[in-house]
Amino acid sequence: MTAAPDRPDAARPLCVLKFGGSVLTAPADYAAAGAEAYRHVRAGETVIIIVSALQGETDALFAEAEAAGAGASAAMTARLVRLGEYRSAARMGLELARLGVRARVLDPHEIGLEAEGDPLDADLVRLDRQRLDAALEDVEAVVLPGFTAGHKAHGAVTLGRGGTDLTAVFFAAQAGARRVRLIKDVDGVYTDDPARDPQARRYDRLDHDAALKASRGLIQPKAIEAARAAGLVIEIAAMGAGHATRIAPGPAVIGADVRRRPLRVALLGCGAVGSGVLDHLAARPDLFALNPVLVRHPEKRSGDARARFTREAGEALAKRPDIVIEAMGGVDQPASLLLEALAGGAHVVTANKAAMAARYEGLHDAARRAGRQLRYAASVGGGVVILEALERLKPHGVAAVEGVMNGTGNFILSRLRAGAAFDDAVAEAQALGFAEADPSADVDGHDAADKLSLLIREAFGQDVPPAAIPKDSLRKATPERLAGAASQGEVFKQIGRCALLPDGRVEASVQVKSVPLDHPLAGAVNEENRFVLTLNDGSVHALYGKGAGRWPTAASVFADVMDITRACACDASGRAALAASA
Ligand SMILES: NC(=O)C1=CN([C@@H]2O[C@H](COP(=O)(O)OP(=O)(O)OC[C@H]3O[C@@H](n4cnc5c(N)ncnc54)[C@H](O)[C@@H]3O)[C@@H](O)[C@H]2O)C=CC1
Ligand SMILES: N[C@@H](CC=O)C(=O)O
Repeated sequence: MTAAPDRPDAARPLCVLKFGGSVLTAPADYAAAGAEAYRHVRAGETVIIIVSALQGETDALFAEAEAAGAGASAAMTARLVRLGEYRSAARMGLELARLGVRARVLDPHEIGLEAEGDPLDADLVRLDRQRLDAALEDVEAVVLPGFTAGHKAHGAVTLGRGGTDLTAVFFAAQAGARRVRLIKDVDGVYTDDPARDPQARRYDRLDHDAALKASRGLIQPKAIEAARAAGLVIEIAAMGAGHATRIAPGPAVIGADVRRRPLRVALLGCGAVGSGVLDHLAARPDLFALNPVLVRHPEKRSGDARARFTREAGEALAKRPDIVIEAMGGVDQPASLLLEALAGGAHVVTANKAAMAARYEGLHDAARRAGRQLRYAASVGGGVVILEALERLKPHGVAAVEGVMNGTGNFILSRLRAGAAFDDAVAEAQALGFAEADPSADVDGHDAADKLSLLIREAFGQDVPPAAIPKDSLRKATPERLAGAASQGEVFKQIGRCALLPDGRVEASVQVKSVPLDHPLAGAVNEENRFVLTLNDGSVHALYGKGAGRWPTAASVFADVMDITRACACDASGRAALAASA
């Protein structure tokens, strides 16, 4: 979802995440693993994802090998039992594609990953760093099957039970990763198994020797030894958690108790975006208790077991929710519900650029007054982390922002280019969940103007309302004009642009115009968004990815929700307040 093609991707720190069978228990778990990976991508990291097989699959493969006479050949057994990891890597790759994270799935031989020793308990010895660097170059994530590697004599081997931990540590050491995080179904290493002993205490830190004793099957011992040899700190963490146990030299430190009640969440709207968010929320009953979800037609939801539904805003906002998520669309009603939510002490997450652009100051004032968070990452760029990038780059001084910032508009132009009729292209964008409830917002540039107005607020701190931004309609791209542009080697794009003028004013427009094929925005296809940020020092930063659609947008909304969740601690009254450290 992000990238800076003009900056070497090596400038993005590397993070290795390992998802084991304790968290990949069923196919639905890849969505949560994808959300976890997205969290690191959005923080500006490039992620190497190492996966285990789904829970139970390796056992089933060993049983299959046993039934087929495994004793006859350890090498043949290894070839069979590694297949669960290959399948899992492909599933993870599919999930990342759905989210719009630019990712590549690699087989071990593609990067020269080799092991030596016993075919069922081999040790990793080398990988081809140049090939790994090349594979990482233009993506935000690579996915690899853990537990297996190539072998000079046997062709392919496995690394012993729990060997995915070893793969993760080996990659972190070889690639110079900033962190290696082993994601487990517990939030760290405890003094005893917390499932058996509720009094067990979680370590914040313990050294490699203590980890070897305390981890009791939680971490593969070979992985701990490999980390020690490489001088690497391993983090053991749960999915979505902010805290972790760090395995690092030094005295053991027992951590604070972070077990807390689930946060009460109100979800307003359950259409294209809201339904994706509901999937994420419903998968974490340990973290979230859901109020009835606000929709227009609850009677049509009888088959949806994920939640109760209501048409009454009062019911949706009952019991003083800790977090209110708005995915309804519109301006007046969502804005007044969000003001009510903030005044009632809730943190707020919205995907609604129309309401944010129209009520920017009122909503921010209310959040400030209440001391609550107001987050809206998904409102511009869908899954593309443009607002986060602006926040990071703003201190350097922003000169201009230009972009294809309406996925529907770009999708329609792509379909028109392929010969579709205008109304058919609009209907297709609606069916795919890209378009606004009233698609003229996309067609006539209002949605892009809402986003531009928000970008101007964030980049220049100025109030340029959407109504003040001149906008072209996509209907300008007639078949004749499209054909004329194509004959000149150009392509039509809907481009939003804002720039700071020498007198301190901001100029802004949404134009539908043809650009040469080598223009930085020309390559955007279908619902893709692209942004080019120019800083005062002349440096140019590009971002691109899926700008509309259920899964990329829901991942962005959910990432905001998880950021708030991590920052929350329950105060004495049981309300979720921001922790002092947040
Ligand atoms: N669809 C997309 O790709 C993206 C959408 N967004 C924004 O997310 C928000 C939601 O968009 P979609 O999910 O596409 O819309 P949608 O039309 O698919 O869903 C809207 C949901 O809100 C409910 N709703 C709307 N008004 C209501 C009311 N007055 N009372 C009760 N329920 C009501 C509807 O029943 C429906 O469940 C909008 O603000 C949109 O601009 C942001 C980024 C991407
Ligand atoms: N309708 C919007 C949805 C995302 O913001 C678009 O197509 O870009």
